[in-house]
Amino acid sequence: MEKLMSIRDLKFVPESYILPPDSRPGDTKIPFCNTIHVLDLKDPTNLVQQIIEASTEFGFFQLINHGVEEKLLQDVSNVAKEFFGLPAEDKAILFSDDPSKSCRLYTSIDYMKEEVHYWRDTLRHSCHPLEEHKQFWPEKPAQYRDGMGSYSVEVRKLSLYLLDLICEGLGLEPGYFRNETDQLTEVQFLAVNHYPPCPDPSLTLGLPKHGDFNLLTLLLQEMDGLQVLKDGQWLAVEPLPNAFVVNVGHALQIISNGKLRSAEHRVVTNRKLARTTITSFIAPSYSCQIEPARVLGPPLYRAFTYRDFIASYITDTYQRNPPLERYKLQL
Ligand SMILES: O=C(O)CCC(=O)C(=O)O
Ligand SMILES: [Fe+2]
Repeated sequence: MEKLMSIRDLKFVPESYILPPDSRPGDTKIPFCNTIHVLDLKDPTNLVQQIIEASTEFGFFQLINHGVEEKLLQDVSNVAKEFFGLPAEDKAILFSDDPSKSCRLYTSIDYMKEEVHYWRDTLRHSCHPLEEHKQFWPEKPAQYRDGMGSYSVEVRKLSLYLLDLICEGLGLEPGYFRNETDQLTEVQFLAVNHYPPCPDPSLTLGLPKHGDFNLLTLLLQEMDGLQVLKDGQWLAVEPLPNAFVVNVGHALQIISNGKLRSAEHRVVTNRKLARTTITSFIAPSYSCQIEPARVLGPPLYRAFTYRDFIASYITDTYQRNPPLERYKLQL
């Protein structure tokens, strides 16, 4: 608990947060990338094609006019910031080292096991179905449960709509991602991330280079810090007012038989300002079988259960192995 960044207010970078030289972001300023597609959900012209193009090329796109009310976005951003501003004793109630908890506050990624720590705290909780999980969410700030509850429902609806468009664009049978029996989208969780100001952003990261292991991720950000890796170059994702940053996860890369890209990304820290983001992850249930859609040609990956994938993802990440490599088939 005493390791939470949001209660420490560090004026220097402790040794255990300094990355090895080859993973440090350094001092080079990375400009905003103006080629990451900004898609307007109200403009149906070539929308499906554009989503597929963006997801193939970058694995990332931004979404505007998505139908989630601006007021709700502002309310949840505020409540997220208020949560991290609460006194330590309020946060202590939710702090836990046990990753199986439905709702928990923790710092970095796996503080006890990792060699270097990351400059972030996260409140992570399951969301779907809402009534099963909401009772475990923070009681403070008072608006947290209702605000995040409405937000998670809206973001889930939007994510499933995007998956329908992706389904159409890939030429899969309608409802491929909604088929209740194969549980591809059964799980949703939110991560509320807080990256406090860091005295030397050149030495640290808020999150290291990683790909998301789920199906589809929607991120709400008000401030810069997110960078995407493309062709060996880091590209900075510009915060656009009230937009969502959408990215393809590993499970969707596999289902699309490698057509859509689960791009690696990272978070850099800021010297002066704290950054708070809200990420919604749509994911399969643990028992769900993940495999390339049959209509997408000879499979490039073998089938596996999502539970096995999460276990191997964690091992591979610690050993710095690309997590999809072991599932590739030799053609
Ligand atoms: O906070 C961000 O900008 C990105 C968070 C992220 O990549 C994640 O939670 O997987
Ligand atoms: Fe991520």
